[in-house]
Amino acid sequence: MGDNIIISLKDIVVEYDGERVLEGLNLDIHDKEFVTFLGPSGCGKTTTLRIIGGFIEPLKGDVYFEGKRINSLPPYKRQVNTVFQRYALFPHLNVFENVAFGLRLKKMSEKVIKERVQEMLALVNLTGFEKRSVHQLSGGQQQRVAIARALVNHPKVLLLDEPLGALDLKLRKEMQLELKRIQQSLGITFIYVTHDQEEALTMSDTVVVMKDGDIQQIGTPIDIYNEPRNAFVADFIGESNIIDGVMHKDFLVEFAGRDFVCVDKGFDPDERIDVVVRPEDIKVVPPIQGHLSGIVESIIFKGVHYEMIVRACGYNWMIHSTIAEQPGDTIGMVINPEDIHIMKKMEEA
Ligand SMILES: Nc1ncnc2c1ncn2[C@@H]1O[C@H](COP(=O)(O)OP(=O)(O)OP(=O)(O)O)[C@@H](O)[C@H]1O
Repeated sequence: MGDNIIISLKDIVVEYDGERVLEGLNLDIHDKEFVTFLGPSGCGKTTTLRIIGGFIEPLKGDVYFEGKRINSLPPYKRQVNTVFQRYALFPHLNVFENVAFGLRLKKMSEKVIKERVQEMLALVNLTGFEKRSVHQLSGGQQQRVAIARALVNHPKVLLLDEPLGALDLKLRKEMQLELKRIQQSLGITFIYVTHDQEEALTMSDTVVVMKDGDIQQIGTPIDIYNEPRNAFVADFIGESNIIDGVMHKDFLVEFAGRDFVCVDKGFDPDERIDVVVRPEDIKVVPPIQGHLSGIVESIIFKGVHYEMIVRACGYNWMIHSTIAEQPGDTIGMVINPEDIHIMKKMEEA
C-alpha cells in the first residue's frame, strides 16, 4: 500500500428523492490499497462507489482524484473502472472480443489489442479461452472475463460492487484469493463493496465499516476485529457478547454483577459503557474456578469448535469451546483483562 492519497472524499452528502443517504462522508484512499466498504444492506456502500466512479454527483462536498477536484468529471474520463455483481458481458461476443471492447473503442492497433487482451487473460487465468462464447463459461469464469475487461484499459483504480455475490461459497473463497493476487500483481487500488465480513477481513488492507450513511470505523482487519470502536462494529464483525457495564475507574469495570480488571482507561468514573467479549475469549473451567458461572442452554458442533449458549448473570453468552459440555451442565467462565473490550454506549459513540 502506498503513502500517496489517490482518492479523497470530503464532506460528501447524497440524497435520493430528498432522503439523506450519505451524511457528510469523509474518506482518504491510498494508492495501491485494497479497501473494502463493509456494512448492512442500505448503509450507502454502493452510493459511495457511484460517487467515486462518477455515476452520481454529490449534493454537497468534493471528490478529489490525485489532488484534483473531479466532482463533475464523467465516468469515462476518470482513471477508474467498475466490475458489477452481474457480469454485464456482451452475450454475442466471445471472450477475446469482450475483453478487447474498450480498446477497440479507443481505436488501438490490432497488435496492441492482441497483446493487451492476452496479458489480461493470463492475469485472470483464462489463457486458451479466447474463442469461447460467454454462454460456455461458468459463473466464476464469466466474472474473470469481466475483471479482465475492466482492467484492460489499465485504470488506476478498480471499483468492485459485490462482484462475487452470485457465486457459491467455495468459488467465492477461491475468487477472493484470486482478486487479492491480481490486485497485488498489478499494484493498483481496489475499492470493494461487500456485506460479508469474512470476505472483507480476508482481502483488505483497510476496512471501512458503514452504517446509515456514515462511517463507523476505518482500520486494518486486525484493528477492526480486535479493537472495534463501538458495539455495532463489534457485532457486525464476527460474533460478540455485548454486556451493559459501568466503568469505576481506569482499569476497573463492573459487569455481570462483579468487578473485572481490564486494560482500558480514559472513561469517566461511573460511566455506563458497553462491554464486548468475543466468544473465543471466554475460557471454560470447572464452576468453582470461574470469574462467573453459568448453565449450558444449548451446544452445536461447528467443526473446529462447539458453539455454546450459556445463561449467566441474566445474559445469554455465546462461547466457543473445544470441550463438549451437556445442556444443563454448570460451567465456570474465565475472561482475561485484555479480552474485555470497553466501548462507549452506541448512541454516544
Ligand atoms: N437510485 C436510487 N433512488 C432512490 N434511492 C436509492 C437509490 N439507490 C439507492 N437508494 C437508497 O439509498 C440507500 C443506500 O443505498 P446503497 O445502494 O448505497 O446501499 P448499500 O449499502 O450498497 O446496500 P446493498 O448492500 O443492499 O447494495 C438505501 O436506502 C437505498 O434504498
